[in-house]
Amino acid sequence: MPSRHALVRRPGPRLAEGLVTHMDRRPVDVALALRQWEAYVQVLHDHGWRTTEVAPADDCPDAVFVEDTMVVFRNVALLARSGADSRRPELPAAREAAEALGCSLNAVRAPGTLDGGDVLKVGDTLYVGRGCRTNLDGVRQLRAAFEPLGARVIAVPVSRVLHLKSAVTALPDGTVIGYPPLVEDSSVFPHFRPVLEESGAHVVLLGGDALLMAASAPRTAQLFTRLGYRPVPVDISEFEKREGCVTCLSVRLRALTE
Ligand SMILES: NC(=O)NCCC[C@H](N)C(=O)O
Repeated sequence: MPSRHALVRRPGPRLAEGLVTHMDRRPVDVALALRQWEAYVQVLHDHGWRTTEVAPADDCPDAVFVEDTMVVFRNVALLARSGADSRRPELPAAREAAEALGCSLNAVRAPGTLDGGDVLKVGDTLYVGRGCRTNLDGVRQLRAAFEPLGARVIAVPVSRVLHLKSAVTALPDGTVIGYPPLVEDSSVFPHFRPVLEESGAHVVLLGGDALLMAASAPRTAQLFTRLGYRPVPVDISEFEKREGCVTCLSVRLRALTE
């Protein structure tokens, strides 16, 4: 049975200084962000997930976006090496947390760069965004780490958004969902369904038919309800202002032996 264990990292006091690339900088309410993060973690718990908190990295404004620190396939964690220098000090504590959970570790090395948010898993297929945070050598190292374990790695160009998973994620049946203006080439995905809102493209599979998604995508939530899913909306407005989405606030470990 798949495990339901997630790594999370609470937002730090410098969240407002977090990077923005494809949007204007708007003020962030750090106290509200903490409450939103707690509500997000509560939703995971309510759906049977255990969580481990990665030690805070309060000097790193973007540390809450813990998904970017690694890619986990089966029980192997590939520690990322962000294309953004300011995010690299987030790594050591994330590494310790993955190790403490019994993951086998590997790491992207220079000159490779890779952010976890660029890797979308659909079954044994890993789509990897080749964009501003993940370079060709990062893609090569992802392939070298996981193809021997049975993964198939497919590189996808990303230029309109920060990460591949800012543009697309996948429903439980493997259908890739995306907001068309932000998807460069939907033909790489065997099954693609357009959604109506940018943040509607981001789902965390909670198990069964439950989909954690941003409260900012109500029309897409209605679409998913019509498809037989159960959307669980969370308000992550303060993280969205720093280009975060529901996926990047956790690393889901579905193949741990517990
Ligand atoms: N996986 C993700 O979508 N991560 C969001 C990271 C946002 C952060 N402000 C950054 O630019 O790195």
